[in-house]
Amino acid sequence: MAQINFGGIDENVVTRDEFPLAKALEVLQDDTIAVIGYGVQGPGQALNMRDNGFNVIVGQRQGTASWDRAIKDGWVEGETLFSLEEAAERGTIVCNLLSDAGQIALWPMLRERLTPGKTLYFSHGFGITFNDQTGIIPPADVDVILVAPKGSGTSLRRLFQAGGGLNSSFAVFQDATGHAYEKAVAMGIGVGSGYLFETDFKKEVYSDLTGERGVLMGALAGIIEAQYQVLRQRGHSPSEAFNETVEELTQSLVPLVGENGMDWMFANCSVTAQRGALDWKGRFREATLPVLNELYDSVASGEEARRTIERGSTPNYRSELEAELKEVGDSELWQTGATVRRLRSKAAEKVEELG
Ligand SMILES: NC(=O)C1=CN([C@@H]2O[C@H](COP(=O)(O)OP(=O)(O)OC[C@H]3O[C@@H](n4cnc5c(N)ncnc54)[C@H](O)[C@@H]3O)[C@@H](O)[C@H]2O)C=CC1
Ligand SMILES: CC(=O)[C@](C)(O)C(=O)O
Ligand SMILES: [Mg+2]
Ligand SMILES: [Mg+2]
Repeated sequence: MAQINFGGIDENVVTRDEFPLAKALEVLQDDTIAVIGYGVQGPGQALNMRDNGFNVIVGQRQGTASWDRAIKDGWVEGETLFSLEEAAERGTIVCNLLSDAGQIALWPMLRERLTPGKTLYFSHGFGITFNDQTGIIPPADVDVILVAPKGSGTSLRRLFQAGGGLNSSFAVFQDATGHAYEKAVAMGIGVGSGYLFETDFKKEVYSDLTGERGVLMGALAGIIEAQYQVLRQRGHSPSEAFNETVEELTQSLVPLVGENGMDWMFANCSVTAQRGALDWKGRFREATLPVLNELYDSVASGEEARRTIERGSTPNYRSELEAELKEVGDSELWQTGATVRRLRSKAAEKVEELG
């Protein structure tokens, strides 16, 4: 484990150099890794581990779209693809990659199959941290570990296929065998992480729920809607409002932030833009601070978990979500986006044609 200094503060980080794949394979050579649930993280992690040479099986409900996807991805019924129950039975490392709400209903089944010495693996601190609401209390004689890729399972897979890795956090909640730590790191390497930074279950879930409700998804979507609305109400066309709110953000400026930081993105914009953005940044920070504090409180009090469980446990939770997402997709803003993207791909084809 390396101590790496982040902005002046030392943190424990595991890199692929110090814990190579060969070592991860050795640590888990006698294990059967059962990936339970084939939603978004399930495929990303299972396929990466399979390609990395681990002994992986998948558990999924039959007759679902995810089951069909698993077949398409090359998992073979009765060999590497099983019912949830059978996969949990066969796995020595049981990866609980059901939806966080779905994990509650399946917990009694899973718990029964967690015989002494097995490892229970999560990609979120949710079930364990909010165990007063989830009832997920593992037996004392199993290891309980976490590897949480910091991004979509889709990106985890794409980056892996491109030869890279997505950063993940990892944690040990319970070390029954004395090997939980090395298993967590080995799993982190196996699923295709870039570097692995150490945390605990509670910190992982508090920061993750805040991040996705905040800047990463909720705040991003909300602030985009607000600026688009202002521009439209002040007489700007849909394409102008969209380009100045989303297209330039995703195609030009955020990639520059990712490449070399905020100051680098600023430095590649006009002095006019830099002056204005530096002046307004503080206003936006102050305006959103109370909302973000309210959000963190709502995470820490368990309210966000309560709502996630309540809304995610109804029989029609998926169709309800889809209806809400469709409303977003059908809005003028995102319909404009669809048209702008079509123009973008035409432009990309043209560039290709020009060779
Ligand atoms: N989506 C992502 O990329 C990320 C997810 N995570 C975490 O990974 C875990 C899995 O998340 P996702 O892959 O998004 O899950 P998901 O929401 O796609 O669901 C995974 C699977 O659970 C099954 N499922 C849901 N409810 C069920 C029930 N009641 N009974 C049986 N099966 C049920 C679904 O059919 C699906 O195959 C969660 O803990 C999540 O917080 C962590 C990082 C990113
Ligand atoms: C992709 C990810 O890391 C999220 C946003 O936290 C999630 O999907 O839960
Ligand atoms: Mg996350
Ligand atoms: Mg999350």
